[in-house]
Amino acid sequence: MERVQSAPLSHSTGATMTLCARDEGAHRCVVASVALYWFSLGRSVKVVILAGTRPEVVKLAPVRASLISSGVQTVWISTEQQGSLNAQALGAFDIQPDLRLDAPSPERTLGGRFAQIMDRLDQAVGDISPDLVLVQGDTSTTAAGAMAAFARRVPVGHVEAGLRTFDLDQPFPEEGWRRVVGQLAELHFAPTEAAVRNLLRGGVSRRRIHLTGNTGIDAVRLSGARVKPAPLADGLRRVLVTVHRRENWGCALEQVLAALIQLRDRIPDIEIVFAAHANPSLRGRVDAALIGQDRIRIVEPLDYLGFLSNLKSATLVLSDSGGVQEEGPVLGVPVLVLRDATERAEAVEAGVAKLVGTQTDDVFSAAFRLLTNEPERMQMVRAVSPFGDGFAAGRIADIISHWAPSKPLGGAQIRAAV
Ligand SMILES: CC(=O)N[C@H]1[C@@H](OP(=O)(O)OP(=O)(O)OC[C@H]2O[C@@H](n3ccc(=O)[nH]c3=O)[C@H](O)[C@@H]2O)O[C@H](CO)[C@@H](O)[C@@H]1O
Repeated sequence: MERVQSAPLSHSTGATMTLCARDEGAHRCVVASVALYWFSLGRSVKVVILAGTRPEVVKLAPVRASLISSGVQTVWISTEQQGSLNAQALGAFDIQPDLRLDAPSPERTLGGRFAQIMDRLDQAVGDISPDLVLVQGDTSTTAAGAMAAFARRVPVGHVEAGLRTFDLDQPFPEEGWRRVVGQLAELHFAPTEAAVRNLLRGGVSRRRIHLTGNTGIDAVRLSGARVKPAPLADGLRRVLVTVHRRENWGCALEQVLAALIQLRDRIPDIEIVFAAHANPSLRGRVDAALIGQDRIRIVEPLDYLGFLSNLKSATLVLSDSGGVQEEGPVLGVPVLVLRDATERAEAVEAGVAKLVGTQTDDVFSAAFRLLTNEPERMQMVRAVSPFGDGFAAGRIADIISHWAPSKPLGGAQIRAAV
């Protein structure tokens, strides 16, 4: 009998299996299909869930819950890419990461921070030896995680796959990061038909793409009854605002802030609530322009439920956030998108969001129209959910729990010689 190879299948069980091939005259025995056998024994898949920013936590929390319900072993790794916002979101979903990596240094460049995250993830993925690394969206954590897993020959699952503007500058660096992950992932969980088409257009094989819906809608659905509309100040209508995208950090932010002041001046029954981002490059400019302004309130980054409460009671939301473009429609709040391009065109096509850019006049006139013409605003007040039905996480967990990897389990090098 020729001994071919013995290899550890998983660090989680420490089990080993020997593959053998016999070639003794008429007797030939081949023992193969290791993965199939292993799964038939009921071994569960071990999945690393990777998150480091607020939106990743919001969108992966429902996936984690569904995976655990499906009997999948999960290991949550936090890269701490966004220290305080990440912690706030983890608290909202009562998640304690299984592993917290050292935060990337704030004084490093984008590339330097990326390299730090990737280096730490390389180590972690090597130590944990998962069957799958699950990443979400398009942050530095997402792309560094996918690259670290790929380099370790561990399959990657991409939640919210296929979003594209087809403009590498919008948003920067996210459009680049998600394209990279689109090339490396084995499982692509696309939120919408448009995302499926984008992946196909990018050369991804149809059999690797799964249309699931966006898990951010699951997070809203699961928060359901706990989200009460936040009370309005003195009966004033609320205009909620968030701005944080890198391409809006400079002049664009100043333009938007000027539009907010004009709106406040021209419309006496509104209060503008600016939900600040933790990023210090933004905060100084926002404070300088808005502190002390009547009927304009800057609030610290809100916890997830607090933010949804404010959104639910808003008459209008102005935002450059990806998540807010998804949450506004499902809560029936019109969204003015403070960007020149969006990868979430579904809401614009459904007539519940408008792309207005960041020029003062454009932002002012779009918001002014909706705030002074109620029939026009009401046309945008339809609680529709072009991004999913709120049951995406269950679909993703179902696919993963029945998935047979095409690559070796746990990154182990197993070759069946016959
Ligand atoms: C334009 C873009 O590229 N956006 C990407 C960015 O997220 P995105 O632009 O959505 O990031 P944000 O920081 O705006 O996070 C949005 C989330 O934070 C919540 N919130 C917001 C304000 C607040 O004070 N408190 C609070 O909890 C919102 O309810 C929402 O769930 O990374 C996400 C995760 O990979 C991707 O899905 C998005 O595509």
